[in-house]
Amino acid sequence: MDIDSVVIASPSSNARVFHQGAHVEQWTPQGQEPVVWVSQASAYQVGKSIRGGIPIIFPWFNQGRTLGLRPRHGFARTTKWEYLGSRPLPEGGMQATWFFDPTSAQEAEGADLFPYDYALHYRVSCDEALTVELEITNLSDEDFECELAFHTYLQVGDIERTTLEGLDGVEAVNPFISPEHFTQEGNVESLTGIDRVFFSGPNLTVRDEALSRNIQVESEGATNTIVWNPGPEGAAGMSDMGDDEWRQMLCVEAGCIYDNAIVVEPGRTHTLSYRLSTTSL
Ligand SMILES: O=P(O)(O)OC[C@H]1O[C@@H](O)[C@H](O)[C@@H](O)[C@@H]1O
Repeated sequence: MDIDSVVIASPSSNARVFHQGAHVEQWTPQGQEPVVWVSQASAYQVGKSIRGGIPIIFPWFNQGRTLGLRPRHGFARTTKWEYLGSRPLPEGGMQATWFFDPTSAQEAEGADLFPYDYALHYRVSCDEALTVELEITNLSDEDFECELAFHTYLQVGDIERTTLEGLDGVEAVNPFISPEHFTQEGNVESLTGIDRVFFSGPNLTVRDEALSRNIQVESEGATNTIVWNPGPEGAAGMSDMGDDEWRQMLCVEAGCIYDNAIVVEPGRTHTLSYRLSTTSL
């Protein structure tokens, strides 16, 4: 393993976080299967994103709004962040923090495409829930526009026995199939091979029949939910995912992407937060 990590341990759950990308790699509540999934085939290499966990997507999503931007999903997830330390929380649990600014990204491919002064602060808190919070502060003297997301990989027992509850009536688009927007009707029941963007941040439940649990996803500061599973064909095309692993994962991402990119004014901060917790079925 070429990259370093820390473990955040509390009595009710623990997480492992790599300094490259400030990347939460797994999160496991005591006595449960992991909730945050990571591929057995993931590379842990300098400059390559871990396949799983919670990649931080910034300052553009996928290839960006203008398309063709590299690296895919921005440079924050493959660049080392500064670890500022861990502390116990007054109400119980543990919290660790990281920092990232243009100095961190000096050598990064694509950093020249985002020529602003900014600071990112990231907090990861573990107790009976996992909470991650990202603050983006504009230190330039002009507005900037950026996309951002938590590209969270969730572990499920069987994707074909998993449903998403809480997106009924939300506007959606399948951007790689058609530009037409539509309204989601009812629960999302067919998740194999899905790549769908919803126009509302995630506040939903992943109902997992095989593991007999619900995962609650709550977010603030997001205007999109992105739901992705590569299916068998997508997984076969990825060197860092096993051929059958698509069955055990589902990305439920919170972000502000494409036309929902945020504009941050000078001196202002935008905060994106995401919380995971579980209940038994
Ligand atoms: O392989 P990457 O760069 O981590 O991206 C994985 C997926 O990320 C998702 O967020 C996108 O919607 C998919 O289109 C993309 O394939």
